This record gives sequence, structure tokens and C-alpha cells, in this order.
Amino acid sequence: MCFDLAFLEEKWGTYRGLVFYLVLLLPVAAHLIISRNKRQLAVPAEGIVLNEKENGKQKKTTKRFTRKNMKTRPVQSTSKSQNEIDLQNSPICIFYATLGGTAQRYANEVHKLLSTNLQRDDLQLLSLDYIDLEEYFLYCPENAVYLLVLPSYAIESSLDFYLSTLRETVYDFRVQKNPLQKLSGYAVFGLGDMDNYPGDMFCYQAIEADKWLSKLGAQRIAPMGIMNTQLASATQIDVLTQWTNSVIEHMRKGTLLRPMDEGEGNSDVMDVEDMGPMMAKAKTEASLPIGTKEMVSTVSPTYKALTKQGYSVVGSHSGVKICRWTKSAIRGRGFCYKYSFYGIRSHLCMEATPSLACANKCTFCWRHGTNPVGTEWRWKVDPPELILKGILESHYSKLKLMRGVPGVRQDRFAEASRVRHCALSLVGEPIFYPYINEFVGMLHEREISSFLVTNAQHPEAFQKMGMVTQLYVSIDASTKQSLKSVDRPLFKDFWERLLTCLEILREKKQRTVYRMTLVKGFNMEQIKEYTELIRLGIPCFIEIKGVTYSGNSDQSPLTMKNVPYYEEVIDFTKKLIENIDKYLGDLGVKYEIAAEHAHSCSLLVAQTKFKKDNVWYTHIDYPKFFELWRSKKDFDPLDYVAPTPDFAYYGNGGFSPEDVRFVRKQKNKGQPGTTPAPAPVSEIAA
Ligand SMILES: Cc1cc2nc3c(=O)[nH]c(=O)nc-3n(C[C@H](O)[C@H](O)[C@H](O)COP(=O)(O)O)c2cc1C
Ligand code: SF4
Repeated sequence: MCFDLAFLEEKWGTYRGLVFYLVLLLPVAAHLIISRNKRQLAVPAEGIVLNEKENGKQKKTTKRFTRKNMKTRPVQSTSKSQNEIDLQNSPICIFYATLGGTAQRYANEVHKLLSTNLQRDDLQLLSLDYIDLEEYFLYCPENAVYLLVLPSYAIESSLDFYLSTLRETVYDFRVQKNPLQKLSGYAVFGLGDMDNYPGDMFCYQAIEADKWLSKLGAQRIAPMGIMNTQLASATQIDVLTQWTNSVIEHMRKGTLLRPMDEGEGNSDVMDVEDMGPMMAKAKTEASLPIGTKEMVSTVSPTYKALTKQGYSVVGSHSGVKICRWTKSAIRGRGFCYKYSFYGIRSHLCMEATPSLACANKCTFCWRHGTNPVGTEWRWKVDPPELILKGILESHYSKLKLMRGVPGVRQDRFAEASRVRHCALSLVGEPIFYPYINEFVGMLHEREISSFLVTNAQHPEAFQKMGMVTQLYVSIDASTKQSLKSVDRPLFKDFWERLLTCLEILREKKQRTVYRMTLVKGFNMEQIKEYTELIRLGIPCFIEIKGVTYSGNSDQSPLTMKNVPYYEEVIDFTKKLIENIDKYLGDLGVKYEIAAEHAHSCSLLVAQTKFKKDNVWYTHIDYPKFFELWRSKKDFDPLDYVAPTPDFAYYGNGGFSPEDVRFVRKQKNKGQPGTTPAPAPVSEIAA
């Protein structure tokens, strides 16, 4: 016994510390175990839908879709009264993406059916191309219902951008988990061409969207609808109506769906609900690796739309188009504003781009939503030699068509057979093209001047951009908010990107220009803020131009009302100069109006260092530029200037005296964008 007590005392001395810890930890451990059990019990009770991972193992087999197996079967659902959707008050958004218009038509149909059925007139119909994706797919409206009508394309389209945005949000560790769980639910309707894109390719992008939405925490309220667009149109409408009715039904019941295990139930039939998890595994993403897709393939609707608008698509991502001023100059009917400002004769000028894609969806873009978009280059790259050869050939072959056109001046037609200037400002973003420096170098070697316009969204590429004859940055607005509404940028940090590019521009020892396109009601206010942007870049020149009205389009909110009168452009410009004098006096630079081109509603504001002895030197000595460029030594913008001709001075109109002004019937009289000059102009500003 004594021995036992002594033994226990000795052991107590050794282990008492440990015993104290255990006693202290016991209540904490008990609390953790109890609360974990509570959570597990709560899952089914709260109706949380299991996702495919939680739902168990998946077999690796891949089912192929055939017309035969396109049946649906009853969907497994979890009916929860607390999930009932408030059909009268929940915001309902119908999203679509389209290239050819079919998905838009079907989205319209869904909108109509739902509006009638629910007797509501506030359902939103939204193009995924023209919304702020963050606003809807990161910070979604509370209790909203999302319905998506989505086609699939084996080629590049803006859907790729949408899907990659969803994917990035899923994997973005800075984003709170399940950001879409605030939604009441969602359902996807996919359109695809099963005959030409069978198996894994059929409706693959709608299926992918369904997967990412689910991973973002949104819950399916109705089975995914799938339609083969090769079916008879009456059948297609039936399928769509059935799906819409099923959505309404599910919303009424407040059911939430859970994906089923692959292989569950009858293996002959395919449940639409199976598709999400199963097809998510499909090798669609892997089968279309980055760098192999063509930006604009010849079979794409984008290609069709661009060619219809007069563009020639060269290779897979470049474009060229004969400008209407080129045609005008060949007929002796006048040059564009670049003649009065810089001495560019329009019939010697080629308008092109090595990248039809860009990172914006500007309201005034001529492409009307057909453009490919992206924040990074993810396409096949064409070599610069191929692009240059292709654009020159296309340009010349289109010019040849003008040979027999009435009024063509033979001297100009002959001169036009050698391009002297290249305006890299057509559409898209030229500095997006990975070999832009090589491409510009090839232009200069052929003594073709380069005017390059960037929308300032790629600071790294901009930093690397070498010498061009004239370097532009588009300044489409002066505040973050207005830039967002005018340019509808894809980058979240679009404003910071612009500011960084302007700072880079200031350091460039080149002829630099801010291009400002004025859109009434969008970007003509906040003049003081523009001066702050001028402070950042201190450009040599500022081009100020009224927006060109490019016609009605669903994709653009602009109307003729947004096109400013020339007087309004002048007024804006004068106020801008007053503000520069007032706020930027410390910079030691002064700006004045140097030239105008009234019939395209354009003014040129220049730093007064381009004025000597009361003579402006805004024109360019092009041979001198090539000489300096070949010397490979540093040179200054003032090293290759030429005097501005009298006709271009502000107050003289800017119309070339060599040409004869063409007077069209007075249908433009009094319209904005035209001058109040005695003779009506041939067309609205270019
Ligand atoms: C160039 C092109 C590629 C297509 N690729 C696919 C595809 O990979 N998978 C598919 O299911 N359908 C594909 N389709 C079919 C379209 O998804 C279908 O025609 C859809 O209705 C197009 O909608 P939209 O007219 O709104 O652009 C493709 C169609 C075109 C024109
Ligand atoms: S400078 Fe521009 S607007 Fe003028 S002719 Fe060339 S492409 Fe056309």
C-alpha cells in the first residue's frame, strides 16, 4: 500500500500538467462535437441541394446524346416550402448570348411567356454581352431568379468570355464562397446543333454555364432544357414552351433540384438533370485549348457580320476595310480630317487592325456586338508577314473595284495603288496582337506611316510598344463611372489601367495624341476631370470629335440625339482649354485650337510648341520620319513636323481646296453632327 501511494505520488508529479490540460480541453471538444452533429442534422431539414461531389461517386463512362435518347424523365426534386419563390416580387432576369439571333429570339419568347403567365411587366431581358457581369454574377440581386438561354459555338465568341468569368470567380480565393446563393434559383436552356456538333460538343457551353452557376452557389429550380436547332421550327417552339412551363411550375412549387448520380435509374434515357454533372466532366475545355481557337473563323457569324459591314477578315484575327474617305478622295470629293490636321491624303491610307478583339464593348462601336472580346490573348496567332500581305492584297483588290465608278480621278486612282499610311484604328485593339512591334516595323520598312490607336487597357503591352509615327490613346470619358457606361470595359480595374497607360504615354518620346469622341449625354460633362487626365499624359495633341452615328442597334443605346452639333463640340473644346489654362498652369505647357475639319465635326488642339512665329506645325514630314526611324537614334516629335496649310486653320473649315465638295440632297439638314455651313455635307462625321 505504502509502495502504491509512493508510486502514485511519483506519477502524479510527472503527469499532473497533462491531466490539467485534458480537463480544460474536455468541454471545448464536447462543444465542437455537439455543434458538428447539429449542422449535419440541419442539412436536409434546410433543403440544401447536394452538389455533384457531395452526391457521391461518378462513373467515368460518357453518355452520347442521340436524337433517340433525348427524352426526359421525372426529375428528382426536394420540395421545401421555405424555398417557394415569390412569383409576384422576385426579380426575374432572362439572360441570353447570341451571334446569329436565334437565342435572342428564344429569350424573347421566354420573356413573353413568363410575363403573360405571371402577369408581370417588369421581367428583365438582358444580353450577356452588355451587362456588367460582376453586378449579376458576383453581387446578384437578392432572391432573383435567373433564366439563361444559351447557344454553343465551337468557335470564338463572347460566350467564352462569360464562361471564363464564371470559372475565374469560382476559383478566385478573394471571392466569398457561393456568391450566388442569394438567388432564389436558376435554370438554363441550351440551344445546339446536334447533327453537326454531336456528342461532347452538343450544347457544351450551356452545360458548362450550368455547372459554373451551380458551383457559384446558385440552385437549379428547373431541369436544364436542351434543344436541337436542327429540329422543325414548330417542334423547337414546343420544346421551348414546355421548358418555360416547367420553369413556371417549379417556381410555383418552390422545388429545388439536385443533380442525380450518373447511372441512376434507366440507363437508356438521359435526364436533363444528369447533364450538368456528367457533361461537366466532358473534355470540352480540354478539347479546345488556349491558342488553338481562331478568333474569327470563316464559319462564324462574326465573320459573316463583319464581311457584311464591308470588312475583309485577314487570317484569323486581322481586318481591313476601305474607308469612305478613301473612296471620297479617289473621286476628288474631299479628304478626311487627317489631311487637314496631319497631311494624310485619304486615298493613300489603309485602315486596318491586327486584332479584331478588344477588351471593351463601347457604346459607339461600329461592330454592333459582333466583336470578339477578351482580356487576354487566347487565340491562334498569325505571323505579321501573313497579316501585312493579306491586308494589302484585300485593300488593293477592293480599290480595283472602283476603277469604273463615275467620277473617279485617274491620277488619284493610280496613286492609290501604293499605300502610304496605315491607320491602326479600325476596330479592336492593335496592341493586343502579340507581334505588334514587328508588324509596325514592317510597315515602316515599306515607308508606310503608322497611326496607332489604343484604348489603354493593356499597360504592359503599351509599355513595350515601340516607335510609331503617331501614337493615340482613346479618352472616352473623364471619370470612372462615365468611362464604364461609355466603354463597358471587361477589366474590373479598367480605370487604373487607363491611368497607368496615360502615365506611360507621358514618358514616351513620341508624337502623342488623346482622341476624344464626344457622345452627348454620356461624356461631355465633367470638363475639369478631363484636365486631370491631360495632366497625367501631357499629349502633344488632343483630337476632339463628335461621335459618328452608326445606326440603330439593339446592342447600342445611342441615337441621333447623342450626336453633338459642331457648335457643341467647339464649345466643349473652348471650355477644355480654359480649364487647362486654369488648372494646369504649373506644367508649363499651353494648348490652343490649331486646326479643324468642320464637316466631320473635328477639332485639333495642340501644344503651342508646335507653333512657331505664328505658324502651326501640326503636319508630318513623312520622309523625314522614315529617315529618323532608320537611323535608330533617339528623336523628338518636333524633328519631323511640317507646316499646317491655311485651309486647315481653325476658322477656315478644313476642307481641302484641291477637292470639290459633294452636295448630297439636303436630307441631313439640321441634323446633329453636321456643320451649319452653307452647303450640306456629304455624310455625317467619319
Ligand atoms: C460557327 C458555329 C459553331 C457552332 N458550334 C456549336 C457547337 O459546338 N455545339 C452545338 O451544340 N452547337 C453549335 N452551333 C449551333 C448553335 O449553337 C445554334 O445554331 C444556335 O442556335 C445559335 O444561336 P444564335 O443564332 O443565337 O447565335 C454552332 C453554330 C455555328 C454557326
Ligand atoms: S485616315 Fe482614317 S478616315 Fe482618313 S482615309 Fe485613312 S482610314 Fe479613312
